[in-house]
Amino acid sequence: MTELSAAHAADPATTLEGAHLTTLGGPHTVRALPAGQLAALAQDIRTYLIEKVCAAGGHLGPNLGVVELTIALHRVFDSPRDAILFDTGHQAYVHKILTGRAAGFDRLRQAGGLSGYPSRAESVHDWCENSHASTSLSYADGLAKANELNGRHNRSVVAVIGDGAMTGGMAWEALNNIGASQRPVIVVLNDNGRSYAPTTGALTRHLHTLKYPGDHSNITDASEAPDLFTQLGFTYLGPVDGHDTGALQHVLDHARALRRPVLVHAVTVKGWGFGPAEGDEADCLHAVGTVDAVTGKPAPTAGPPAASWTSVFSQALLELAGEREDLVAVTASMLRPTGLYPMAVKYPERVFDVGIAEQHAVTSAAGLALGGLHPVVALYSTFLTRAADQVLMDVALHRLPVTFVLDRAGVTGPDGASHHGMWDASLLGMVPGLRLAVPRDSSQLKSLLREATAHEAGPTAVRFPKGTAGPDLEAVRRAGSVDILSESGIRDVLLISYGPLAPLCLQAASQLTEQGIGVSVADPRWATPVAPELLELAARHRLVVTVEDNSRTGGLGSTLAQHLQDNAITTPIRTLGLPRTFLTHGPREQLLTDAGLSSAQIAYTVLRARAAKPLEHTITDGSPQ
Ligand SMILES: Cc1ncc(C[n+]2csc(CCOP(=O)(O)OP(=O)(O)O)c2C)c(N)n1
Ligand SMILES: CC(=O)[C@@H](O)[C@H](O)COP(=O)(O)O
Ligand SMILES: [Mg+2]
Repeated sequence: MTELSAAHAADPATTLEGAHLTTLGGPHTVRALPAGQLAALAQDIRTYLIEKVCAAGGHLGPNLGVVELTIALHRVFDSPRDAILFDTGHQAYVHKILTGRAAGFDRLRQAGGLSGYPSRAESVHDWCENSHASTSLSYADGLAKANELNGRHNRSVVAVIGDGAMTGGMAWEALNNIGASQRPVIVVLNDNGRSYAPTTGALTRHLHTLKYPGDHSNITDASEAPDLFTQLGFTYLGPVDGHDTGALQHVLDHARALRRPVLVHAVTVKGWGFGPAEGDEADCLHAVGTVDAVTGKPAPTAGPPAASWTSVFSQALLELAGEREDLVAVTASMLRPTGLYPMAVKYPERVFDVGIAEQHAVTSAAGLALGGLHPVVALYSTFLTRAADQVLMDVALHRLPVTFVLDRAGVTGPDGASHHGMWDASLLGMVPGLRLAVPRDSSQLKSLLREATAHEAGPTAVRFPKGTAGPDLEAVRRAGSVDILSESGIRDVLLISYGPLAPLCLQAASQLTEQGIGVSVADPRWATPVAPELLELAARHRLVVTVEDNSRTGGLGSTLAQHLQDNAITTPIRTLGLPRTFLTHGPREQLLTDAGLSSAQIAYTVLRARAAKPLEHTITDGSPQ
């Protein structure tokens, strides 16, 4: 341990000459450092990352893998004059430390704290905030064109993309354009051999054929054997040791000078420098909650951990797969996060991981259905929107029996704006022939998944949030497919709860009942198509209020409102849901409350609606009153 790191052991923020990572002035400080101090800087950053991310939670493995790479990038390129883009953005913590934001890591991904992704509100050094993978090369292509048109001829555009993100189709669309354009874009492929799990496929096999050219001094020569990238118009430089700052600088300097498309192939280790991450077979501690900074493990819980929605789905699917040989599953590089792992272990030939390629996943599932199988496509809700056309035209237009299982639907929390699953119900509500189920608890998830996979006349979808499913909520009776969770003899107010917000609606109902207002709570279970029994219930009440963990705009409530109108049901309706805005990062419960989705605010909406006087419909002829 250097004397510097010894100081670090005392105070993890202590670094060079007593300076603190928290007082690093910015990239110019990094560029001014003597080369001999870079190893110590890397070590200090690594120690700091382990301490802070284990305490706050976040993306530990990916960021430990890019410490030297990010230092080299900021020593060679002059950010923000040169643009350094991070694909997916989950590996930008070192970039944030080197651009003056180390102090923010105590509140990483917390309300009002540092975002877990690049954020233009935080820094001029941050360019793209979207945490959806495979976009950086397209941004880079556009930025390079803008530099050319604006006469900014000596600027560099650098995109850092992981080998996982490189399996996404957009990346190849961009490579095709950049290679043809011969504009000076530098693609840094951060090849750690993994997405969550080890990356597979032809690209991975190709990357493994590219061998180290001995020392790095001659690496600046384009590789002799024309390879995939050179044939696309790039100069390929690599592979280079992604933990050797000097070698990286040497190659990046050369890439910068070439002023043409270059692909630098950096080979790194995900979780480098932290044993529990390097050795984690599952995903190298890709994303952690609060964990021990020595073992990398979460604190032991008193009893068995509460069942997560994902684990309930995982078990239910495994049972269904045991009953039906035609059931297959598709994931876009998220086998474990979406709960498909147990099925992949038991029925490996029936689970397909297509890489970070949601568009391909959906249309490949359509092919599986054309072939007589019933595919379950398991995605995070936020990534479904990338495959909107495929859902609509490749699946629904053909009325194919594909079941979409959308985890992390609704407000997710710490991952912020591009991870909240708040548009899927608006999107799917428009898809002709698609049936959308919104389970309120574990028991409903199991039964609705069974119903969805039994439906062969067209596509189905089941959505549920991040986190643990609450206790099962018994219905007092069922009307058609609609569960009545509580019923008042006075047909005054009908609260319609879509999915996991049922407990909030029941609490609101009891608050209102104490005030002598008759409130019934209904759970449609199947949000679309709208059940006739739900329309009948609405017709028999004086006010309907819908509550959903999805955007209000085009959401389930507005779909119901349209059906009331179409059926000449004049019961007033209020729709509660998420606002038409990008929600920041923070705790799920807090963000729901901020959006007006709490029992008190639901009750308040009812009281206000009941007190509202009908507007006097005075038609004026426009003359001044
Ligand atoms: C479109 C999309 N699908 C899925 C994800 C979920 N996801 C986040 S990071 C990740 C793995 C990325 O692997 P890689 O690009 O190799 O980066 P690494 O974590 O290895 O540094 C995935 C699948 C995402 N962010 N975007
Ligand atoms: C960057 C990315 O898309 C994933 O790593 C995501 O952050 C994981 O989210 P969960 O932690 O909810 O699985
Ligand atoms: Mg990777």
